[in-house]
Amino acid sequence: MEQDLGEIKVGFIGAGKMAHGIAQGILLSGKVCPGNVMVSAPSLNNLGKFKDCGVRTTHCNTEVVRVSRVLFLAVKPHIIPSVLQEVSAVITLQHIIVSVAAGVTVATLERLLPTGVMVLRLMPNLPCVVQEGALLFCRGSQARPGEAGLLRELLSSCGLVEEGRGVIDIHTGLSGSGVAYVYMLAEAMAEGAVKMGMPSALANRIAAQTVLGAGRLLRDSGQHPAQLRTDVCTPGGTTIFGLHALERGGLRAAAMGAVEAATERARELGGK
Ligand SMILES: NC(=O)C1=CN([C@@H]2O[C@H](COP(=O)(O)OP(=O)(O)OC[C@H]3O[C@@H](n4cnc5c(N)ncnc54)[C@H](O)[C@@H]3O)[C@@H](O)[C@H]2O)C=CC1
Ligand SMILES: O=C(O)[C@@H]1CCC=N1
Repeated sequence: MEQDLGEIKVGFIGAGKMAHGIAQGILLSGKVCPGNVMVSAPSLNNLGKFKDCGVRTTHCNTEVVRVSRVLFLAVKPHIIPSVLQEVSAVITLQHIIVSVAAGVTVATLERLLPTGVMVLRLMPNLPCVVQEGALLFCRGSQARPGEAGLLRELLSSCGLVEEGRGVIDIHTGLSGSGVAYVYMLAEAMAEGAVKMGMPSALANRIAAQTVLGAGRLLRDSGQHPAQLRTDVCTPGGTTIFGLHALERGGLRAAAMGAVEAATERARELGGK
């Protein structure tokens, strides 16, 4: 059910790539105006791009907490404890804390925050910035379905938003990090085209469109990837020769291993 976000105030501690991606998505939804968003970071470096979209900026983390109802923690995982130590005194039971830090568990966040504070853990990915993210969140012990609904509403223009229990580190390995695997594949395919004589800029444009088109068809058709792959293969044609080369190179095992390794790293970051 759609919630009225009214004059809800949204804050970000950390002004990096992920804060920017989520803030862009929230602003593009039109449900929150830029003047109701505030971002903090220690240096001016990253704040400029927020100022450019009318978002309020500060160097003071406690100021962001004071003016926000929903507070995104968008600093690197190892900074979370010191940031929470710094701002805990001004966090109230009205705040909704949303951490995007890889690996950092809800239990850790609840331990570092005052008792009873509502916490959600969110794992977004970089394509939020073009409203095509894949986001998954889970709720802490104090966050109710209402807070989950509010978060969904805020993120409604960031892309696909799912709620899941016990799978957020796996989602990190699959999708938070997975975006980079796709970029590596796109880069390697373009390099193959350059090797075969295509100009680099053209190869990169075509690789990007190939990834985009394949992804959209996969999502929008609802078909299994194996079915779509089969649809591209003419018997004795070009694709099966290309796929055979990928099989010889161990693409599937490498991709499965990448999701496994990144998931394990997320668990390790969370002390699990
Ligand atoms: N980059 C990505 O694709 C994704 C990142 N994440 C998570 O998002 C979080 C942020 O990552 P990025 O945006 O990539 O990092 P980033 O390095 O681009 O941004 C970090 C920001 O934190 C600020 N910062 C550092 N110390 C601070 C402090 N004491 N108080 C306030 N701000 C401080 C920095 O100035 C910078 O603006 C990480 O925890 C990461 O695990 C999650 C999903 C995807
Ligand atoms: O590499 C990382 O740790 C972060 C989390 C997922 C994507 N980037």
